[in-house]
Amino acid sequence: MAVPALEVLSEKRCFGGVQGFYRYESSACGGPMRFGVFRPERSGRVPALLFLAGLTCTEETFAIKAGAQRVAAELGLALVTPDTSPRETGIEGATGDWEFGEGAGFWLDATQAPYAGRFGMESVVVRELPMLLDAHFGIDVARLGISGHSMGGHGALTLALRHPQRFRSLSAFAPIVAPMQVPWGQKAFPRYLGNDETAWRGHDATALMADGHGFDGPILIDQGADDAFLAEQLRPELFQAACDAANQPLLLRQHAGYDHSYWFIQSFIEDHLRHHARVLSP
Ligand SMILES: N[C@@H](CCC(=O)N[C@@H](CS)C(=O)NCC(=O)O)C(=O)O
Repeated sequence: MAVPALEVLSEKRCFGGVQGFYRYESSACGGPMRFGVFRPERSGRVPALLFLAGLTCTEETFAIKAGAQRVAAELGLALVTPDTSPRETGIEGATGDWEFGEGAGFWLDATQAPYAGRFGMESVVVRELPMLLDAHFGIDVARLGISGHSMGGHGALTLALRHPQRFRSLSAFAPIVAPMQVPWGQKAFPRYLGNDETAWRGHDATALMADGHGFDGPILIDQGADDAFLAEQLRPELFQAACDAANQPLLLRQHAGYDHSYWFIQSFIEDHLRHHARVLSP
């Protein structure tokens, strides 16, 4: 498959490297998709951490709010931030609800009309972005890690468990770990995947772990104990139990006083960058 052409939206010098935003024609999403890349100043190919953002976020949110570039520059780690869905799809029902549709692509390839063919975020992350990173950014796509926040934490966990050969390191902030069991997933999955719950299991980190899809390496999860979504939507204890049963190494840290925001992410991002760098550039 041909590598898509790249349109540069902006590029700015940052900690000796470049923070850029880009657009390309996505075949998985049947239209334009945007993403950000922080490329540290290093000679030769560099490893990259893909960071998947949460509901209502864009390719800019992590780049602007997480404060990750200084340490990524020090570690020689690129940062890649895809948008959370295609935009201006014109699909009825895909706008106007912050929990579903545009801004809420749930990091899967929709199989149901009218979303199939437009909401192909899994293919964006595992197929299209690696091609672009390899061809246009000097990134070593044999050394990719993945992380994310909330809906993006769900994406990081499920995509790493579904594609263990693609991602070598894994972490998450306040992830949705069991979408089949919580309102956010129960709203999105029937619309994107249909009513057959067996199709949902392949996109639920807790179910994947229970079904034998482990990760070859330790998983790091940070969770704010004062996160307003913790008890109803996130429920990390469900994933912890599945990991314990599967003998999957998981470090789940609960932090008193922290909520769901990027103030929380900003406080612990350095630990995640070092967790990934230990595997990606030892
Ligand atoms: N819009 C929602 C909140 C959505 C939300 O908290 N989104 C999280 C991801 S699930 C986020 O990171 N928002 C962007 C930000 O905090 O800058 C509300 O009003 O309750």
